Amino acid sequence: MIEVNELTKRYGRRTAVDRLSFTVNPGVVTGFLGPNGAGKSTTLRVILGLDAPDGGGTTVGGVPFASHPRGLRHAGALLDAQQVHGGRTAHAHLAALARSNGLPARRVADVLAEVGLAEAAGRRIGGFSLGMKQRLGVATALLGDPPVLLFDEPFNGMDPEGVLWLRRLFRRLAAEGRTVFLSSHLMSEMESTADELVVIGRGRLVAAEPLRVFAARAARLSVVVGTSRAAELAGLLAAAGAEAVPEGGERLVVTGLSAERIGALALEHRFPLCELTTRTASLEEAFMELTADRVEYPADRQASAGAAR
Ligand SMILES: Nc1ncnc2c1ncn2[C@@H]1O[C@H](COP(=O)(O)OP(=O)(O)OP(=O)(O)O)[C@@H](O)[C@H]1O
Repeated sequence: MIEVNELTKRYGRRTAVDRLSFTVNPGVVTGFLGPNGAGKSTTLRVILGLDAPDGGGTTVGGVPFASHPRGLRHAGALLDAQQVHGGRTAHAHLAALARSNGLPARRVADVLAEVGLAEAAGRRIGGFSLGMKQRLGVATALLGDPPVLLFDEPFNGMDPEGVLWLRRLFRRLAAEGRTVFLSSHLMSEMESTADELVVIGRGRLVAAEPLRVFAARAARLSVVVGTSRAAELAGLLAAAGAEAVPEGGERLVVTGLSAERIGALALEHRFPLCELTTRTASLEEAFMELTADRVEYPADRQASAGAAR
């Protein structure tokens, strides 16, 4: 189990992680989601003892990871797949790690086969594609056969076949009873992978719950209404208690009233309708909405800052 308790981490005056608390349990895949700069990598680095917290703390299996005597046998991680010595072969890289962590040399061939790099074992890492480097990073994480695994943006640079392979691997690792924690800034990557979600924005916790609970909350319905008299209809619907937001010139996106009720109101007041569609928010939309005020560099703020210049 991974526990993060009131964790705070600052870089100069910037607070990267702000009194963050959550738990990651074994036996399930937990997704760690947040927009760019939310503090995911910082949190993972502190969990792994690579960065010291300014407040609070983290434990892996009940003890701070840095003081754990089992090292790679206790927790394996993929943080930055590019951070490898390009001049070494994949085999030499893993063999050196196995030696320094007191792991049996045969683990090297095992994990290379596991990640599909057996044939590339003798090639220099410098010539690897990003996807191959990610696979090597996964092999490194698996080297000590650890009960706890952390992956920072593991789908980066993966082709569709690689994404599918990774998904299956994560699910299998969790089914074996391990703790599997993976970060991403894309909900779509988590949809078919994670059981649990920890969502953060600007270093703070936004949600920690099963993905299906998050999905149920996301299923808030809106109704798309098409009419040539959009502004007038918006007024009527607002008076009836709905929120009607214009979308293009002749469409409204309405929340707070059912399609049936909107249709009845339009008929009663003789509004011509050319569309009346119920729309379910996608998980990606729900995630963006939930973290909208927690995005560090939102596109619209950038655009208006550019326009002001
Ligand atoms: N070594 C550092 N020095 C200064 N600031 C840092 C450092 N590392 C991270 N930060 C800042 O801390 C905040 C959180 O960054 P972090 O990399 O943890 O976010 P993230 O959620 O992993 O983002 P991304 O999805 O873009 O990787 C950002 O504002 C970042 O600029």
